[in-house]
Amino acid sequence: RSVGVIGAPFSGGQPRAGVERAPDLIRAAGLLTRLQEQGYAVKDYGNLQFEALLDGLQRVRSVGGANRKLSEAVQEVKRDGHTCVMLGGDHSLAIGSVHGHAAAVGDLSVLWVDAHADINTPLSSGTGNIHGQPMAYLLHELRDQIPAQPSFSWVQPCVSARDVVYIGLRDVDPAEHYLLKRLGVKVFSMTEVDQLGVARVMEETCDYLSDKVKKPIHLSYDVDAIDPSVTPATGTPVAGGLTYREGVYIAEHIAQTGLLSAVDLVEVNPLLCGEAGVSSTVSTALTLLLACFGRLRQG
Ligand SMILES: N[C@](CCCC[B-](O)(O)O)(CCN1CCCCC1)C(=O)O
Ligand SMILES: [Mn+2]
Ligand SMILES: [Mn+2]
Repeated sequence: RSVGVIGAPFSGGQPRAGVERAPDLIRAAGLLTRLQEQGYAVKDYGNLQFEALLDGLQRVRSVGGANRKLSEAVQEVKRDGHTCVMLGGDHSLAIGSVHGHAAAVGDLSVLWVDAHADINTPLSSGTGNIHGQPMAYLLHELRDQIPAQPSFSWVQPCVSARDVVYIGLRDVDPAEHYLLKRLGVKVFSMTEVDQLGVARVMEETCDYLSDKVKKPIHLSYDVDAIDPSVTPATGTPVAGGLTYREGVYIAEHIAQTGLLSAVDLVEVNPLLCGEAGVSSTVSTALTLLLACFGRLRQG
């Protein structure tokens, strides 16, 4: 039972500065010590050093370069035998995190917990922000929808649509909805969370993911999946999110599968609200991560 922590202080997938500060804030909240107290050997691989962000049309080059570095770092953590924790940074970092994880372990399942589907292609995105596109780069089924871009030639799609489950969706763009339907991706939007309850959602998620062969799980947790009343310090807040308890339950349930192989915790931005909101967001992020590694509310 060992964990490797990578800090990825990168904001280039979206326009709001501040998200690059989150790795050190989450460490300062006690992540490493608390994981050790939970019985894990913990190795901190430190923060990746990224080049200065390029602007405008060159931005894609920054995102490609950052994710290439991240992919190599995640591969190293997995080769060293740890469960990988990637502290973002914005969600474009899932490109490198999932790519590197798959390069190390082969076929994997992806559980994407998020208010958003993050499956816009470069051509369907209304904003051009790459934090809304990572899933499109990762899916085999969308490889012909991704035009060649500078610093992205290293990215090979590595996930099959049937191995993806979404939980928490409540702000999905029309093009994204079309792609999710066409690819038949398993989605538990907030409607399903309301209808079924989080326990049934997790039961169905785990049945669905282990229906064929049990694969290592990559959990990509966007803090904006949680309701903004709990986690306001984030770039694209959307009302009607997961409660603190639902968010923790999801992590507790994934922990008990014993299949968690890598987790991303992204989109915490401390510059977007006051001190109380930052503190609530960071402590919730910490609690979600500790729940991923076996912390139970029952003690
Ligand atoms: N789908 C959006 C939001 C992406 C959020 C990224 B995440 O999940 O990592 O935080 C655009 C959202 N949409 C834009 C038009 C107005 C309504 C919201 C996009 O920019 O692609
Ligand atoms: Mn989101
Ligand atoms: Mn996201």
